[in-house]
Amino acid sequence: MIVAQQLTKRYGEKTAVDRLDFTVKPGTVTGFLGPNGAGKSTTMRMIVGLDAPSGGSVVVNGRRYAEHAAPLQEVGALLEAKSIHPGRSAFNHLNSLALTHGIPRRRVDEVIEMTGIESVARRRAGAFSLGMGQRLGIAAALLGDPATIMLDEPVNGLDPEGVLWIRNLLTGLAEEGRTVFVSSHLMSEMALTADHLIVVGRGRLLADTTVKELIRRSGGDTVRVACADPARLRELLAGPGVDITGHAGSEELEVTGMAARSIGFKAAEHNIALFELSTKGVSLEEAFMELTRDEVEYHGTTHTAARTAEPVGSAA
Ligand SMILES: Nc1ncnc2c1ncn2[C@@H]1O[C@H](COP(=O)(O)OP(=O)(O)OP(=O)(O)O)[C@@H](O)[C@H]1O
Repeated sequence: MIVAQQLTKRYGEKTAVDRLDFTVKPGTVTGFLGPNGAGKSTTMRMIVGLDAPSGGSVVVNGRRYAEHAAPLQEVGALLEAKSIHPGRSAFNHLNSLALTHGIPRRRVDEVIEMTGIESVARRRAGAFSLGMGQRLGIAAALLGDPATIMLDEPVNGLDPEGVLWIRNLLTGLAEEGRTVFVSSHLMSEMALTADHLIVVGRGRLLADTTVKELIRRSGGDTVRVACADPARLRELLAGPGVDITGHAGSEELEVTGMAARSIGFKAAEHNIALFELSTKGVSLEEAFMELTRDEVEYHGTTHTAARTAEPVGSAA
């Protein structure tokens, strides 16, 4: 379990992490989302004591990382995949970590097998592809068989097979009752892997909720209905928690707070012919964009030509 209370990090004038309160619980995969520069890596670095908070605190299983007698066996982290001596083999890297942390040699073989790097384990890590480097970083994170696993962008550089492998690994670790905290910019992947989400923007907490709830709040449970008697159906569906919009003279209604199935039954019960009954699909990506729209620090444009260039087709 990871608990942050009023966690704050300032770099000079810049507040990278701004009074964050959140809890990452065991037994589920918690996604850590936010636009570039939102403060995710800084938060993760503070969790494992690589950065000191300017204010507030963060503890893992009740203690600050440095206060644990065997931190590697408490929290396994992948922060910077390539922070490995380039001349050292993957095996030697893991073995030296194991030796200095009292971890048995057989665990090194186990994590090499778990992460699928057997065939390259004796090669120097400097020659590893991005994906292999990620796998080695994950092997190191799992080495101490920790109850808490924290991975910063683990799918970065992985091929589709690797992405699927990570998804199964993370959900498997959570099913074993571990605390799994993972950042990613790949929303479609997060939607498949994470149950819970912590979303930050400009260092502040924007949401601490489930994937389902975040999508629902973005209108993901809106049902569009077109029927023969919208005024009557509106009366029939009205109730606590149900929100209905529609224009006078239109056959269409938009209903939130009631499942399409219940709406269909209600209409059938009162012999109202339906022409359309569809649930509006909102992806996690759309929900995330809506939530963080005002919090994006680095905006891009889609202009590709230099602004001073002559309009296409103009005479030279
Ligand atoms: N050592 C540092 N010195 C000064 N500013 C820093 C330092 N580390 C991070 N920052 C700033 O703090 C803010 C948060 O950065 P951080 O890397 O934690 O964001 P992030 O959410 O991980 O971003 P990304 O998704 O791009 O990895 C950024 O504005 C960044 O420029």
